[in-house]
Amino acid sequence: MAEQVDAIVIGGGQAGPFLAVRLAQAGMKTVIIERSHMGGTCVNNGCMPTKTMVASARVAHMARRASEYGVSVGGAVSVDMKAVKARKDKIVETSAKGLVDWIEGTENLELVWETARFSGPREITAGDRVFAAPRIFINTGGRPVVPDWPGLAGIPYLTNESIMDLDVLPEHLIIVGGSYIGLEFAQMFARFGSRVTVIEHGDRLIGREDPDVSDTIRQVLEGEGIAIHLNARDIAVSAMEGGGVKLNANAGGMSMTAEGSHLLLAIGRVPNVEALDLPSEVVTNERGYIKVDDQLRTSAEGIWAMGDVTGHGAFTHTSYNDFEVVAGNLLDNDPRRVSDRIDTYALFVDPPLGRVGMSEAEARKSGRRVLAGKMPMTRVGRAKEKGETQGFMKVLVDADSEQFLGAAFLCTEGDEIVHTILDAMAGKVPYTVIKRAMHIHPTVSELIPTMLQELKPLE
Ligand SMILES: Cc1cc2nc3c(=O)[nH]c(=O)nc-3n(C[C@H](O)[C@H](O)[C@H](O)COP(=O)(O)OP(=O)(O)OC[C@H]3O[C@@H](n4cnc5c(N)ncnc54)[C@H](O)[C@@H]3O)c2cc1C
Ligand SMILES: NC(=O)c1ccc[n+]([C@@H]2O[C@H](COP(=O)([O-])OP(=O)(O)OC[C@H]3O[C@@H](n4cnc5c(N)ncnc54)[C@H](O)[C@@H]3O)[C@@H](O)[C@H]2O)c1
Repeated sequence: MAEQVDAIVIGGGQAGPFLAVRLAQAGMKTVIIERSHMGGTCVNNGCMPTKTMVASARVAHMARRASEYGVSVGGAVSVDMKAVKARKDKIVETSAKGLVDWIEGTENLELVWETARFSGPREITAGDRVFAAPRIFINTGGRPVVPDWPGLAGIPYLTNESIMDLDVLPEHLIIVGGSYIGLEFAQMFARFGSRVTVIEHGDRLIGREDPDVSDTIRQVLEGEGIAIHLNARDIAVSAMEGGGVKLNANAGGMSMTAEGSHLLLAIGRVPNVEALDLPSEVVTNERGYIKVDDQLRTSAEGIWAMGDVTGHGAFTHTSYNDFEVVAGNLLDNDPRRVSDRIDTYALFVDPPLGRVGMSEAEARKSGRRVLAGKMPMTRVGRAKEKGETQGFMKVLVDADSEQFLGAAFLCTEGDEIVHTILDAMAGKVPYTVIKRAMHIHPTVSELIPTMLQELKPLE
């Protein structure tokens, strides 16, 4: 006999736990089912551990640059990977435990550690328990793509999950994929002291961004000694005698070989849907993502999906916003929509890239009359004072409505500064208001009004 409850949440990612607590607090008997680690990718092998390790890597980098600032650190800088991992593990474990404690301390809410699957249209089996509910919420996230390259099955390789267990410094880390995951790990491990090679299929790094962004990031990474191969095809891998991995490919029409101690796959992600045994009423697209409407309802009555498994967003803040959209509609009489949100994200290389709204390519394609402003960091006093003049700031404005269309801040503190434009866009504040605002001296943001005074039509 199925245990009858009011709501079932499948997956403890960045939407499920928060929704489960809200549903339980609203008086609904709720079950949340998680198969491995509470907090999902973000907490356990995504944002939080990577940004913790990025912080360690930046300290090593700045220590090596110490003499540029007139500071002596005495001797060569070295990195203790066991200590880096221990620091990361502590932060991750505290966060995951905090979530578990919060859930377990919430009345009306039960946490079940199992893999969940549909055993009926409104029925979920989790181990030896069966639950039935009129409302089911799927928050099962995604996992790394593992390709079928010749030789891969026979060799050890790393993903963003298994690299979290590494407590030694790779002598030479080969990374396939030059986008968000690949580039953050590339710079991090180069700064830890590894030799790093990035192999990317596209004709530039992080191909969703404008070419000036890709090119500047490439210059930064190459400047730190990272080897980059673009236009890679026909990858094949094999184990080397005595350990390590040999990778052969065609890169830009030339055959190439890289011999590394470790291989990291960072070529994209796929949704976790197979284990769910989804009922036929829940429609997925050709890539397996669960189709949802603007309020995150699936095609089946009483079943919602949130986070990466929907294919909308693929960031922690989009998954959390999905929770807010569902909670708003179900519990708060607030008709929030996914389409209300403005696209925004950051790439946490150093200097970081903060992005909001349209890229320059998208703005051109939109057919609007566009005004653009761009400022190299070599013109920004605060960047000079900090010794961090790599990168630029770029804004795009609709010439007719005077509304911001988008921005890219590839600069020191770019991941924070971008919120100036994001919040102006959220408030529908015309650029002319920000142009006249007095900003604090000396900050990077103080140059935003100056940049807005120098806008030119996009040619
Ligand atoms: C290396 C890396 C770095 C990242 N850095 C950032 C960043 O800096 N900023 C950012 O915004 N985003 C970042 N992301 C993306 C971010 O981690 C994800 O977008 C976010 O975690 C999505 O959360 P989610 O709620 O969809 O699901 P997930 O966090 O993926 O969680 C899904 C959960 O469901 C569980 N589950 C799956 N199937 C079942 C089942 N059948 N039964 C029970 N449980 C199940 C899983 O065990 C998992 O715990 C990063 C991702 C990676 C890989
Ligand atoms: N800072 C952040 O917010 C952050 C950080 C990491 C990850 N993420 C999330 O994780 C998602 C996945 O990131 P990702 O970098 O794995 O995927 P991605 O889809 O962004 O990029 C994959 C890259 O691998 C390349 N590629 C694909 N097949 C290849 C092949 N056979 N050989 C060589 N290159 C190949 C692609 O051209 C692309 O550049 C992102 O979309 C993002 O949402 C976010």
